[in-house]
Amino acid sequence: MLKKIFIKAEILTMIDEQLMISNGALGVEGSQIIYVGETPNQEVLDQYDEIVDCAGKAILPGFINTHGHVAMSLLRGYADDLPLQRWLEEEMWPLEARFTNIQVKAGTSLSALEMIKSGTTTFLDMYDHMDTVAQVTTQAGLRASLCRGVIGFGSDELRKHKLNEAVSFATDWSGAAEGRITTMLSPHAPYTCEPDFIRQFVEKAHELDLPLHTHMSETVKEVQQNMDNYGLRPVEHLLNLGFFEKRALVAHAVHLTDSEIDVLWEHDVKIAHNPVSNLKLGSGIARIPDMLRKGIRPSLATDGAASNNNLDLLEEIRLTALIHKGYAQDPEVVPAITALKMGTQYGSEALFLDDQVGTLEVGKQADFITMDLTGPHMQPRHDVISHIVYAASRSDVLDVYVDGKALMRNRECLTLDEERICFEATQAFKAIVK
Ligand SMILES: CSC[C@H]1O[C@@H](n2cnc3c(O)ncnc32)[C@H](O)[C@@H]1O
Ligand SMILES: [Zn+2]
Repeated sequence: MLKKIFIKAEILTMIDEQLMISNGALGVEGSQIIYVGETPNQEVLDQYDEIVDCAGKAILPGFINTHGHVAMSLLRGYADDLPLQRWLEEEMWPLEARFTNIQVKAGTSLSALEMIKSGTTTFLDMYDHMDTVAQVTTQAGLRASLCRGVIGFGSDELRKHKLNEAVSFATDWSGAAEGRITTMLSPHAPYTCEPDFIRQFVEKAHELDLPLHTHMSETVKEVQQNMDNYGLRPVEHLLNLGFFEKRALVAHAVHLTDSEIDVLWEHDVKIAHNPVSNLKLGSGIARIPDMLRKGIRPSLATDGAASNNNLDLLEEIRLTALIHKGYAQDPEVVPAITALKMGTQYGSEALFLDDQVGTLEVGKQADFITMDLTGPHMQPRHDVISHIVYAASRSDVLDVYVDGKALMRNRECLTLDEERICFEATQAFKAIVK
């Protein structure tokens, strides 16, 4: 028999495409939501095994972080204040070349802990040593879309080996961790993978019915380089390679023309907007208001903690609600509710998981968080969505559930050993830096 939990709180639900907060309750059976609504009578309540009283808390869908490199938390603060290409070529790639499973396990565990503590229930990771990332994800209890990111430099033989590794990983781990792990295929970027190589990823993705993921149009320099090398801007380049024919998610999409936005819309390409990372690397500000006007539903992401420097999705939600208003000199362009949807519902669409998570609805997986509404910064409580977006911080996240299983209760992480993970992260970093 599956355990039935009933949670009473202020609850954030979808009503006619609108996120609404109301006083209510969430019923969970096993890993699924079986009830959303008003508190039922005692007879119904008696059928539940556990009643959790969350008075003074809001329940909302867990945050969904749609692009990152979780093991890079090990390099947090290591090389700040550099532009993308110098940061990658002179600082990140030389150090990442020293990463073994030890560093990836330590960095991924550190990030899993940080994500749980800040309310993220699903994340995407593009990296190397992905078996280790998948093992840590399983242990942490998180949901993830995982892909072996491939940089196509080196010999034909090396490229072939990396593509095979990416495919094996994607097929071996798809549906693992009781369905919490899904996979994608991911050439790193058009500037690190030649067209023929990208085409091989596209063919494999179509053959295996897997989504594709890549970095695209992050900097002006990269767009110019693409024009110099191939005579095309990145969107048309990837379009010609068949990248957008089926399911595709691109990270960044900062530098787009009007017609490129049209192409992405026409092909239903999903976008991972990384506002903090784009600001920190001086890459620019993506045209989110124009995308929203067109009907694109961009999701939110942190990128790796080395270019952010944290994995706090609530910060991305808040910044998204603020920066585009300032840049457009128009406070109506990204309302609070839209920013919150970008961090939850649109995130589930970007990872092709919207039939499972992203909103609190009967039949979906029970991935949800609770947030404390009792602090002074959350009063008076007349607009909870406004408070969550503009006033709350990650330490207001109290409980985190994935598949109906508690990963954190009252800020205590139940699946990971916080002290050990912080200690091991420092040790693993010291082992690769002289
Ligand atoms: C091949 S694994 C992923 C690869 O991506 C690098 N990376 C981290 N942040 C960014 C970014 O903003 N743009 C492009 N590439 C990035 C990371 O260092 C790994 O090598
Ligand atoms: Zn990235």
